[in-house]
Amino acid sequence: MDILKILSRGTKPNPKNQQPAKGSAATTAATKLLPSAGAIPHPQLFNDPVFSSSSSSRGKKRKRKNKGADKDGEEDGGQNDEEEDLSDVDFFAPPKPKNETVQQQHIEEDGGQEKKRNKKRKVKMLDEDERKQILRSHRLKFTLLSALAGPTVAELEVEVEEGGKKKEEEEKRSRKKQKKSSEGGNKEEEEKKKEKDTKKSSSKLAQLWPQPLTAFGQLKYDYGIDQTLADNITRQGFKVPTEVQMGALPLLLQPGSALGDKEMEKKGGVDFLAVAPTGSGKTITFLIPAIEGVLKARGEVEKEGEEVKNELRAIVVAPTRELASQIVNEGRKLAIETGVRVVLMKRGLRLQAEGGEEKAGVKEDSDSEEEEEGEKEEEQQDEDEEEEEKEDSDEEEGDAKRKDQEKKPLARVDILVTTPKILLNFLSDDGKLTNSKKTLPTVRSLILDEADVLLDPIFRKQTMAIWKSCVHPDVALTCWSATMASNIEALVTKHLSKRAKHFNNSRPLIRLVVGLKDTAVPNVTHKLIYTATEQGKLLALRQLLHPASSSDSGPPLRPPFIVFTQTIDRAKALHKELQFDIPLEAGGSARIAVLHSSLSDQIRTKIMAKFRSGEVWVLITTDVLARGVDFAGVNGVVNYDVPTSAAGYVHRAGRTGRAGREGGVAVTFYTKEDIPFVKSVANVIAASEKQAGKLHANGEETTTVKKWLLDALPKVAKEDKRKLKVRGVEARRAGGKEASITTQSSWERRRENNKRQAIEASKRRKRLALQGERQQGGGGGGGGGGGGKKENEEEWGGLDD
Ligand SMILES: Nc1ncnc2c1ncn2[C@@H]1O[C@H](COP(=O)(O)OP(=O)(O)OP(=O)(O)O)[C@@H](O)[C@H]1O
Repeated sequence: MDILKILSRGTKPNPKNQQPAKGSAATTAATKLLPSAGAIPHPQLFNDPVFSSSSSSRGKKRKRKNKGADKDGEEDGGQNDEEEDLSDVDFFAPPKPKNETVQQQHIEEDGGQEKKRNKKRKVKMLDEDERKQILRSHRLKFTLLSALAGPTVAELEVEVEEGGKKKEEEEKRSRKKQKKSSEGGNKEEEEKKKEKDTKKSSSKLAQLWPQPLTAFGQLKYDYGIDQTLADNITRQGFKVPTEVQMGALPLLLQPGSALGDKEMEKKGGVDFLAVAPTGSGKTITFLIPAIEGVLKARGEVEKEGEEVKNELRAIVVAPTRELASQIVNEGRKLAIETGVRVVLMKRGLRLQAEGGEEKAGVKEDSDSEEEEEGEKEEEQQDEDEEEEEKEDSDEEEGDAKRKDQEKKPLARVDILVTTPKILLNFLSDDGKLTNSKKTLPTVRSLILDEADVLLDPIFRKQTMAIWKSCVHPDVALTCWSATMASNIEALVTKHLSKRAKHFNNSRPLIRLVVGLKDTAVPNVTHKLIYTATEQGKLLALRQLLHPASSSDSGPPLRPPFIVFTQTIDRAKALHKELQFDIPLEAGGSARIAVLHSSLSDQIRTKIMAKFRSGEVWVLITTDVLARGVDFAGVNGVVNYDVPTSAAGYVHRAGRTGRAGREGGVAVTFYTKEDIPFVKSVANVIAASEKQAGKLHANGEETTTVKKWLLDALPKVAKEDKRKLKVRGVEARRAGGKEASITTQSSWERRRENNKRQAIEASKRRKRLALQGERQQGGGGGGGGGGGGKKENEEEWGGLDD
């Protein structure tokens, strides 16, 4: 069904913009390009031609290993290297002939027999020049933020930040000193000190060139991951790893091998920050090492001849329920038949914890209960889920209820996925941060998805409390997002250094940035539309819904798409306004839905399912769906209200163009109220288009934000940025002049409201009269006074509605 054609029906066709007939070559070509076409895309965003720095600077051609690698796959130490021109070589075609040989050889060795755990092979390190070329071509930049010892980056940043002022003062002082000491002894000493300091700083913030993953097959053959896990990855149908997967997987699975540094393995891995575009597959990038970590630990237990049990080893924290459930789904797909349990945190779920009232006795309970309960626990969990759905508020539980809870069996969990608050409720009994009693001693990996928002003041205390509850000295932290402000990086490094001091056990903190930091995904078309007023926005959105009447240029926005508003009230109002805009023959109001945080979990889940299945075409929502949620076939997003930060724009726009899909459109409306704030968004669009322009160097370069517009828009003051992030555009908040969304005049609205209230009052009167009749056995209609009282109550009730 061509949705666009149905939506355009009934509008006067504009010959210029008329859509091509269904099935015509143009339609097919246009729809083929859209994310909703369902084609499996090539997920890599960057693949620049890069030449070896050594070959260009030293006039040498890049050296490449001899294709005839020996049978054991051992390095030949570069002895048989041959020189060749690599200008047209695709380094990333998966897998390279050399690897193919190795893979084939392994398949033969296996004799087609499935092994539970692949034999760990020595990872074949590419030479540095080759690694650099691959990483540069895919725009992967690794930085060592804090080394095994010495100052943390937070300290270094202070040095750098303060450097400007301090440097001046120091220079003044040293000049004075120089004047005073004619011998110059001091000068020499100071210069030496300066040189030492600079060396120290630059060495701590060194760029790294770890081994990249060029094909998923390497996970099995080079990194020896579990056979079933490897099969589950293959089953997903992914052909090539995305950039973040190329960069992060080797480092998280075998940091020592990836970095060619055995010390790293001894230190128990790395702490890791990944900043990679939206839709670039970060979820499986953190789930694969988490699942592999569980399986590896089980392998060790088996070796010791002990019984293998589920043990909470990894926690994934995500800011919204929708995202958390999505991560659980992804995790379960990867964990099929591995025995690893990926579980969504629910109220009433009892985890392995220490401290509080449960103390260490929990573990003893767990052993015996687990044996007895076996599969029953799974059913219990399902019941808990149902119970939780019935409850409609997050209020404190009573003492009796809590005691009941403690009698419950421990949940069998290996990887827990949670929102911050619900886990904190478990850890502290009452959700209060000051009362965080329990700890989670078995956890070895804390994964923060959308880390910048989890460490933002909104969630910071909750996230920190969770981190604090992970008391094992080897807990590794990994942070993931498409955006990461430098203050968040500084916060992470500061707390890691505190923990390192506390546990006397520090690991290196490595940051990976894919592409240009804090920009929107390069394969999305951006449109910034000035609508002047709120009324203008409604008109513009209707034009997008019925594009045949649009005179707009550029690719049309075809459903399914998401519309973002600033507040829940505005989302509801917009939904009400638009619900009859889709013709009945196309499904009518069922095609438009609204989703926000004040709806129950059940309703939210239903709406998500309908949008995913294509039943709903237009989903109106707030920022609750701005981050992480993956709707592969979404053709576009509309920022009905301007996002409240640059990062907000990056994430909202990133709901389309997932996994390299082309044809996604991000439309942003702005009115005169937004002009003071829109520059941040315009800057992101300009930077993203610049990045995309470089990407398609020989294609058409179209820019949404012209230079004159960027120059004309006022710069947003720091304080205004902060306010906007917290409160949004003030005029659009509840009660604000511009808060309502409607095309009706105030007279029409009043009339409609009165009419609605009269109908409701009449219904209530009938209901009460019926009840009265039943109670009095049909006798007596009630006196005037009684009726009056009832009417008063009804009136009050009506207002309350
Ligand atoms: N190598 C791959 N090839 C093709 N598709 C992939 C690959 N890896 C992941 N995907 C798919 O890409 C989509 C986006 O992945 P994911 O949700 O993990 O992105 P993300 O980077 O977490 O995005 P966001 O920043 O918005 O949270 C998913 O549908 C996932 O199945």
